[in-house]
Amino acid sequence: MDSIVVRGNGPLSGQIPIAGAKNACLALMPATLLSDEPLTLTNAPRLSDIRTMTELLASLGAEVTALQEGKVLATSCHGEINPVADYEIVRKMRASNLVLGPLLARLGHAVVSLPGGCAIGARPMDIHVDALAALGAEIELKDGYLHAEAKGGLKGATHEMRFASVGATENFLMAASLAKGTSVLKNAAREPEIVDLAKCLRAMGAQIEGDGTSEIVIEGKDRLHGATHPVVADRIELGTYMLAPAICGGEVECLGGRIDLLESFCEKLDAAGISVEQTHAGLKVARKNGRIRAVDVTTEPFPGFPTDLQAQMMALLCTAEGTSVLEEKIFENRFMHAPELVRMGANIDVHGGHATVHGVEKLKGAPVMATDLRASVSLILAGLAAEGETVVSRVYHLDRGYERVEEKLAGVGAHIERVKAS
Ligand SMILES: CC(=O)N[C@H]1[C@@H](OP(=O)(O)OP(=O)(O)OC[C@H]2O[C@@H](n3ccc(=O)[nH]c3=O)[C@H](O)[C@@H]2O)O[C@H](CO)[C@@H](O)[C@@H]1O
Ligand SMILES: C=C(OP(=O)(O)O)C(=O)O
Repeated sequence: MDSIVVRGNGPLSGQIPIAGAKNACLALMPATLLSDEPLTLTNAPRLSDIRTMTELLASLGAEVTALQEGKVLATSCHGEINPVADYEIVRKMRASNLVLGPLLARLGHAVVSLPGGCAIGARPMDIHVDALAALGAEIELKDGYLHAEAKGGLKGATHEMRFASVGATENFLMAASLAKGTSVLKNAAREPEIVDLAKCLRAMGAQIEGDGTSEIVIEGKDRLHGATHPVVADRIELGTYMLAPAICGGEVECLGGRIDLLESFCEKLDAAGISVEQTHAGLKVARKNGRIRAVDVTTEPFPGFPTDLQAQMMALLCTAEGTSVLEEKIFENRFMHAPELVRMGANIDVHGGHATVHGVEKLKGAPVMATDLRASVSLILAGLAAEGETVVSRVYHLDRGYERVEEKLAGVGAHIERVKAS
């Protein structure tokens, strides 16, 4: 298994290109199941999660071309479709559940393995099931698989979700796009990745209004056609790289970055003493002299502070002046990076959904272990702020969501390298 070696850094300077969003692309790719014409996604990121979705779609009968220079991913589903998403692939990645809605809409039936829990929480599927049941699907769990059937096809309906689940909103949007009649989703998730999916579905001929708000109206169509769609910038990769100059000092411009993707995060950076400026090319982030100021952070659905940036923000706050409280409200087990940061000299107490971070002057390099995707990158960021060498092992988690992380950070002057497993 590869590891990443980071040495404590001085100021960074330069530009970092931001890739297309993993979480948008993972929802956009299953949309290919809704049409027999090709769907071309430009600006698709090169990540192991995208390869897993490619494998899953191929197992269902879609053709997915390899990523090309220029980052194009073309998918097509014109032949026979296999309705069964097998456990062996689904277990590798939670987002595999995003084929449930499209398969059901296109075929009237689907058998999709339950993804199971993951390190950050139990992550059940009840909200997805309720949303698709509202469109007329009968869904039961047998042998670890969700067996879904819509006799006579899906029918438009009004449904209110008990929580604004991102994945359930995406499954509902795709399913309702091919249902008969009008559907209204209340308490819908508002994340930029939902807006991106709705944009792509509209380009495929779907009629959708209200995406980006908590009420989405979808007029079902008999068929959707092919389209070409550029994947939105990855706001989590963006926020992660914005934290690099915040931690090390200096000035870095994140190319393709937009403040509207990360407003609540930018407000917290401002409160911590980091300046963020929207430029023509992206977001320029600079840290002035002096220590970071402590800030409290609560994770919430968009437009709140993203849970996917909580670990990275904790890495910043470890060396802040004063005490910060981070509250995690989305996932029940998302502080696994805290004990690893403590190994580097951080002072953190975790109680249930709260982590209290007492800022220390300096972190010290140590061997640490990545437990999940965002935890991995938080340890790399902490390593940039530490004296000496930090070795982050188990970086396969990192490769799920960050392409060329060591190249991108080294490009702005970070002391970082990947050590390949022998
Ligand atoms: C591929 C992808 O886009 N992943 C993102 C997506 O995950 P995902 O779509 O899985 O996240 P959800 O919004 O569905 O989950 C949020 C919360 O709702 C709970 N829940 C969800 C569905 C359900 O049927 N029942 C239920 O109880 C989950 O356990 C979790 O506690 O949004 C999360 C929240 O912003 C992000 O952290 C993930 O990076
Ligand atoms: C939790 C994440 O992803 P997933 O939903 O695919 O597990 C993430 O991207 O931080």
